[in-house]
Amino acid sequence: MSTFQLPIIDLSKSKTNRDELSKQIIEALESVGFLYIDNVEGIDFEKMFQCCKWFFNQPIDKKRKIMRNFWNPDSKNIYRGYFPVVEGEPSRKEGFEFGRDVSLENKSIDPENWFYERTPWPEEDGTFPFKEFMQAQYEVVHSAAMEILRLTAKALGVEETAFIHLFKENPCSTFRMMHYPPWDGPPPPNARIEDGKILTTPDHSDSNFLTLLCLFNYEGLEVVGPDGNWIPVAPRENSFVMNIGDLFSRMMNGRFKATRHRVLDIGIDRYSVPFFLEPAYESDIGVNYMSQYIKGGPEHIPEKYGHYMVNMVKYVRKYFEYKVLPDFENVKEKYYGKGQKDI
Ligand SMILES: O=C(O)CCC(=O)C(=O)O
Ligand SMILES: [Fe+2]
Repeated sequence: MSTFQLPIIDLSKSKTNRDELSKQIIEALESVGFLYIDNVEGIDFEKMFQCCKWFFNQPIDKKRKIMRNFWNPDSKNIYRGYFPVVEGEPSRKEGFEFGRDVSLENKSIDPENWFYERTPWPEEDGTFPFKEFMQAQYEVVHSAAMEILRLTAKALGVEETAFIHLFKENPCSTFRMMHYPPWDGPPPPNARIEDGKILTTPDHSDSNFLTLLCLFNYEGLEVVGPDGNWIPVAPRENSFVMNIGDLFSRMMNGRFKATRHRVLDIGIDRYSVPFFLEPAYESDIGVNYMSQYIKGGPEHIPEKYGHYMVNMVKYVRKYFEYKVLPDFENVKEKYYGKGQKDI
């Protein structure tokens, strides 16, 4: 088995060692595409772990109330909320997903655009502030991501705000709490096995812009290393694992790597919490940041993030969580007009 140490970025040095830190970040994004982010101010991994335990230990009736409409027709939520373990799916996990609630007064957002659906939160009895704490952590991780993107832009010699404007107004980012339960007994014959290892999340790259993943103390994550072999990612105390997704890689003309990764069954309950950074629905993601470096490089073909997602969900459908979303035709027609060509 290869041993490979992911690069480590100490975010507490962002004020004092800005130049050095920004160089370290782009070196990591150009090579392995995965790195550790230490010392995110305001993050409380221990409490987040308690939140995972609290949520996933709730009785199924409570979870059913906030389950997506696909699994519970009594629910109104189709995008945010709880999704159950689906036996026989290659991806074996239950999860709770939430976003930042947009203001109901915000007239620029159509109430029917379910990218901006308000999160249905689990009932609380007042003894454990689940919603309040997780919403606050969302803002902490969002701010850390913005700082990382300012540093990234700095190292490229472009305006520090080059990337962050995509997330300024109403980002669609998702915070996803996940629980991978072990099988009761040996895994069934249809479990996904690769290289003799049982998987709970198959080989994939993320589709979004950038991911900050909280691994707690769990092993199981493997990434494709620079030599093309799978390498295990050791959990690191008080640290996030960061990687970039297809979208950022595409906007950088492949200069930054959207590295493939997978999750192995570790035989015990496993929890993880990725924060998927996503632009606003209206943000133009057709910009190619490398155009300025490459002569005759890629043209700027404006494309809204929402449209990219619509196509990703409709045609790529990587994950069962997305496969169950209703047909996007209506959304597309509504936002882009009739006869819009798929990109
Ligand atoms: O649970 C993990 O360690 C990684 C999960 C993951 O890759 C994903 O949800 O995209
Ligand atoms: Fe992933």
